[in-house]
Amino acid sequence: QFHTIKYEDLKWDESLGQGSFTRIFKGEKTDYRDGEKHTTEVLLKELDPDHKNCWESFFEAASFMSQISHKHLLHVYGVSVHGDKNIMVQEFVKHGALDLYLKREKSLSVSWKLNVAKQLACVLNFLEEQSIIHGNICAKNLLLVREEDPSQGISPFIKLSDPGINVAMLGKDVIMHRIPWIAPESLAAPDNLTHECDKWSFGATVWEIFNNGNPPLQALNSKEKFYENKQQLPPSQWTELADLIGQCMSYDLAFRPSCRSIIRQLNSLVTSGNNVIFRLAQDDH
Ligand SMILES: N#Cc1ccc(Nc2nc(N)cc(-n3ccc(CO)n3)n2)cc1
Repeated sequence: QFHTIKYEDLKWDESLGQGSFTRIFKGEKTDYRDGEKHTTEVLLKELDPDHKNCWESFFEAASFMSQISHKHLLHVYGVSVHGDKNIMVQEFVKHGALDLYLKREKSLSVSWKLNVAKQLACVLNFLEEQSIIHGNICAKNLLLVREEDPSQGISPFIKLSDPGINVAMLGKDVIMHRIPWIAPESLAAPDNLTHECDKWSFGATVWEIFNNGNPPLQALNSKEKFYENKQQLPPSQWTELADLIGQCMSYDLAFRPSCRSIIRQLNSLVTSGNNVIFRLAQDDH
């Protein structure tokens, strides 16, 4: 399954906030390898004691991350159990969750956004090839390992975090908060997720990335009707982008594109994006 880490080999530093049913802290883990003491900076994700009953699902998420490795998948070192504390020990990702980063950095370029969307499409394709369903794709579960540095030609690098507590374990109210990321068909049957669900969530996440982290659907009441009325998120002015998001977020599973098609369409957005900028630049002169 996964590596168990001794509680006494962990050290807690500052709190970094909380996810649903979890709290996250910066920390350190100590290993003793070939007679030497190594300390590694880690992210400690604690399951709230009052959600102890979700510990299997919590550790299932951890083992999900440990059983496969990919450059865009968060590395999980292991888990630690101490009394009523259940802790997942993750690699510490320097710039944290993407939803907060998007809100903070207001002037991210189109190429930055496309680059990040392509990385997510690649890891989605990998998971599909491994017949693994994530089930909770959203900007909050994307972590920014490296910021871009255009002067050095350095592009951003993201990793997909663990899916957290399985959506089937969550109450109706928590599931409602996952609208519009959760696929409509999963609302009715949260315990039978499919790869198509991840594609729907991918569409909602790309929408987030291009809307600077502004949460889609502010008011809760509109969330109720959103799926009943088969509504779509407000389309981007960039029609090719709006088309891709619309395909991923189609209510008919069969219409959702394959990962290969998603990657192909993103690649053509990159070129059409450049052409638009080139054309605009030409118009200026
Ligand atoms: N200020 C600040 C700051 C906060 C966090 C990190 N690092 C980090 N590393 C991880 N492995 C996971 C996370 N997460 C954050 C939300 C979630 C939800 O799942 N995870 N954050 C770095 C800087």
